[in-house]
Amino acid sequence: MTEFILTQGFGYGIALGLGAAFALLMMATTYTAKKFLGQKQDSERFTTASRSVKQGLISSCVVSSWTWPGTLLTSSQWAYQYGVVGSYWYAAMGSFQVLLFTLVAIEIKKRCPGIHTIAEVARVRFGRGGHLVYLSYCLGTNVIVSCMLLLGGSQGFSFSTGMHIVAACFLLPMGVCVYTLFGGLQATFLSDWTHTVIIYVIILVCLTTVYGTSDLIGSPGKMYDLLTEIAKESPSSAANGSYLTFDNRAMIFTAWNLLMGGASTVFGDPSYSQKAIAASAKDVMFGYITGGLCWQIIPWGLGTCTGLAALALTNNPASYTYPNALTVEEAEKGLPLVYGMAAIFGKSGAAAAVVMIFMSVTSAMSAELISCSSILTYDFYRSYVNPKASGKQLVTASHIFVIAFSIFMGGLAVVFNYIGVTIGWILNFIGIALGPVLGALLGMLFYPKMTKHAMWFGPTMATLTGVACWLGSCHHFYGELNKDNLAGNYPSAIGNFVSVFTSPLYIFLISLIKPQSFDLSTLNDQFEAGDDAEETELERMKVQETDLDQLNKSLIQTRIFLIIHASIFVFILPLSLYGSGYIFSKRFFTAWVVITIIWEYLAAMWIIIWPLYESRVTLRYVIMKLLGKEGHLYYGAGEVKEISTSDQSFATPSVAEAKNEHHVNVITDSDHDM
Ligand SMILES: NC(N)=O
Repeated sequence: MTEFILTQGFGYGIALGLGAAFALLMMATTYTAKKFLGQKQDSERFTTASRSVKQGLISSCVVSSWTWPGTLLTSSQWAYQYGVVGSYWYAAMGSFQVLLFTLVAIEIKKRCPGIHTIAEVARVRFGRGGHLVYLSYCLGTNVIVSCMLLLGGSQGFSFSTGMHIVAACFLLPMGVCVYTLFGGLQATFLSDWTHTVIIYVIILVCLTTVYGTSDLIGSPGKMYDLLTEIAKESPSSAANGSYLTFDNRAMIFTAWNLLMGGASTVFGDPSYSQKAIAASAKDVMFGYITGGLCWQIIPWGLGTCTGLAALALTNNPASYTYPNALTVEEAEKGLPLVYGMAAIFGKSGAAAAVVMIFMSVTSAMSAELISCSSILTYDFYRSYVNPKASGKQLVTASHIFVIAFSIFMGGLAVVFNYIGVTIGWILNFIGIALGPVLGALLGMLFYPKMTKHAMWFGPTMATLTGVACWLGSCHHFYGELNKDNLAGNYPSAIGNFVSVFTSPLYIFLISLIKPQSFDLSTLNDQFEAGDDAEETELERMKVQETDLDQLNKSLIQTRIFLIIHASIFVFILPLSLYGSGYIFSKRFFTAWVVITIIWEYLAAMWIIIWPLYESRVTLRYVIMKLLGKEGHLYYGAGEVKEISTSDQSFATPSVAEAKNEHHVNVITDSDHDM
């Protein structure tokens, strides 16, 4: 019988106990917001969080929805297999994708802040046919990403605790489903923050212990010596066998596949545009950029401590597999994360790893649930079933879709588990099948000449071309088409490349036949609010003149930032280290570790503290109310102010007095921002 590092009871305890605890916490938060801030769960709030979310919370949501179980498991696995270069490439490629999305997020705020889902733009620009094509890509991405989350989460639980995989597939999304039902997008934002905080705290403890206080390693110098020693006994696949080098060709291909495959998981996944819709216009750029930078250090830092620790301690009795190294199968299951933490902290380390996996699967899953339910509500139900749906009916439909999607995904993840599909396989496949959505999205938002025929045929032809090249190149390189060969580096790289790059080409060529001349500045006029929307919610659906200048500046600043970021992290640093065949010296490795730790601390501080600071007035107000004390909130010159009734200058003013005499607005129900 297989031995597991943790007990089944622990697995069920976390999935059920922690799931229920979070569901209760989020329901209590939603209730508190309703009671003390007067927030009612209208259709706009459920789907868009009333378009008022500030930058700190946007950052933490970007981090949380991009932190999958695969992020944690694969970055550690790559660090274990390839050394320092593994977690670096994972982090650099993933962050580049999500940072690039900032351009789309700003364009959404500039052109169409009134949308509820990104697919609504396709309906307005290309009619029903184009809408259905785009919708298929969005839903396909939703389903495959959710499958990856549940596969990664259920396998992480099952391999570490022996928990039955079917139970894990259904129990993991259950708590998420409950709080998403009660709190909508706003509850997912708040839960994202708590989940992300827990993940950062665990990584910080781990990094500090591995490189500072552990008796087994305790310093970058000792880690360096252990990695050098182990490379002599079982060399890496790098040209020189070292784990302290970037000179690894296989890793470049793997990173390329991650970049191309992941393109659709950001650009096609409606949950990322959902955050842009929810963000206030002035906060969108900073929220996404800081989110991307804070995410980058998660796989980088985690791999650098857990993956390298599992490898360095191979010959130490503290290693769970001592005296053996992890088998290839164990490494591919992502176990270097759990075993690396177990080697450093004992069973509590393995337990912390499973808690992190739980946090990553549930927080990213909540974003998928709400975005899929929004797509089905607005792009299917309101568009084609009940165009006159009231706000109440929209909320009911959203609830039904949240429940249905959770059950469907649990079932699909079970099927994928049984046919033996892995996260890595799906990640390759998703880029080839759905990568063309990138061209479709960019064309729809930035290219006024794009036609409906281009939307019908451009992405679909790109998918077919990509799949044909993937299968053809697999046959060419391996002679036989099977599951393992199809996941090979070369066919995957070719399939991904063709899918992603032929899509804009087809779209451009088809549009040339009879170009549209769509006036993008009129796009926003086409979107309708639910009939239960409040005045401030309606106001936020419009493009504000004052925001336009800011958004145009943001676009330029983002382009400059992206060029600098990609130049440093995707090209100059890794490729010069690759090209030179440099093996890290002890000093260089020490500097590498110090930079990693500093970055991790800064990211954690930003994600933990900034959302609290931004919402300090509302939080203090709610706490005072909970304690039974008096408190009043006012808006003043764009800023929320807290004013006590004993403050004579504002003593119990009427709304009109407050507005006229003090130039402030008494806060109304929907004015309470997060
Ligand atoms: N979200 C990713 N690519 O780990």
